[in-house]
Amino acid sequence: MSNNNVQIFDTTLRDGEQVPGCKLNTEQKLIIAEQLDNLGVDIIEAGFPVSSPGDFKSVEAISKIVKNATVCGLTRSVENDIKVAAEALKYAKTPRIHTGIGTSESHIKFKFKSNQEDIIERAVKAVSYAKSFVEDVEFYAEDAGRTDNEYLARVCEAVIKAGATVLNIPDTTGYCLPHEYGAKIKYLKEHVKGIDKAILSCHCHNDLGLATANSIEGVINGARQIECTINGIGERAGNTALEEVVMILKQHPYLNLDTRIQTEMLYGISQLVSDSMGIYTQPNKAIVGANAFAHSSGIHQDGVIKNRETYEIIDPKDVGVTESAIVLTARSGRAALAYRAKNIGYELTKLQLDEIYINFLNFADKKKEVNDSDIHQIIENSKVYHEITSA
Ligand SMILES: CC(=O)SCCNC(=O)CCNC(=O)[C@H](O)C(C)(C)COP(=O)(O)OP(=O)(O)OC[C@H]1O[C@@H](n2cnc3c(N)ncnc32)[C@H](O)[C@@H]1OP(=O)(O)O
Ligand SMILES: CC(C)C(=O)C(=O)O
Repeated sequence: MSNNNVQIFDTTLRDGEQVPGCKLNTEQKLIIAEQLDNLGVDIIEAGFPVSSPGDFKSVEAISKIVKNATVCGLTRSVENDIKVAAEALKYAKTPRIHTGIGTSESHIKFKFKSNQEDIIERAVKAVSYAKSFVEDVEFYAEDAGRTDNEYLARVCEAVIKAGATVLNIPDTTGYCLPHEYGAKIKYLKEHVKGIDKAILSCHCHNDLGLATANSIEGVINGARQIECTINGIGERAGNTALEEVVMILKQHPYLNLDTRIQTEMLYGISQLVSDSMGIYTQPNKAIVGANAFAHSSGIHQDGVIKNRETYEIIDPKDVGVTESAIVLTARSGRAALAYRAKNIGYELTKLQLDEIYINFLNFADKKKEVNDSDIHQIIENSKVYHEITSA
């Protein structure tokens, strides 16, 4: 793996599956896992095996069918969780156990009623135990976003010594600002002994809408794995959206960071996840939303018709969207009307267009969105169209 490669760790089937209302059965999870593997994700977090017999079965079944990606199971720093995860992952070609514990003051005090030294001891014990089953052990310091950097560095150092191959630095509560999260990663790179033996990973939540920005700051500052989900789904306000971080790295080549993702599959897999989970994707969602490549105001439409790049920074085909849409509304101008009319076979002269445009605006004010059959009717009902065409 080159030093410029950012590993994509997909947690749609674990953190994404924690979404209230999510309805995914094992069959559907298998279809999604297969598509994630084809998409080129490096790691698929398939579930939390100890949590239920159904989740165990799903992780085991996914382990059997995934061909390329590492398959990962989540655990607490609890022996039985780790043992059960190892069992569920036993058919995976490359298994990973993801274990960890909360490290922030609030987690240590309120969740564990414990102290910092005891937490380090539990973390080390968990990593060592996981290591007795698999080579690849990822450690998460839950709520690292609100954990003091000096203590976090001590935790990281201890778990690297115990054999952790990946250090996950989650902003569990989505609290950090991008410069703070980036500085945290930089601090760990500079202060943790043995850090070169492990990969730093970003796992950012979206409570303040900053998950994507924080993950990007993380990789700019030295992390080389991003944990993310399709459509950004996940606990509460969700996780970093896979399609967003992948396209940011692709569209900003000067960052010199790349992924193995087949970006033309992004739209299809977004639809698959949304349909299978029964979780609707907002139309204005970056990259995969229904309006991400739709233009509905006249000035934009005129620009896009002249040259797509005036209002699009991504070629829709690069993410699997066939073409941009020119949506006709009362905010559209003549360029858009002429373009859509031409698409259905009407070459309008300037005079015809000016006349038909007036009728179009009156119609659009009432109906809001004007479709092909409306355009056809507006044109056919226009006196000037027939006069000029027959002249
Ligand atoms: C930030 C995240 O997304 S973490 C992943 C969240 N996902 C999930 O929680 C889904 C899977 N979880 C489950 O199925 C269940 O919560 C289980 C099986 C893990 C545990 O169930 P229960 O034994 O009934 O415990 P419950 O959920 O009520 O409480 C969690 C317990 O785990 C402890 N715990 C929480 N995190 C950790 C950890 N990383 N390491 C060790 N112990 C932990 C808590 O302190 C609490 O223990 P306590 O009862 O001694 O206070
Ligand atoms: C379990 C960890 C990785 C997590 O989901 C979080 O901290 O948000």
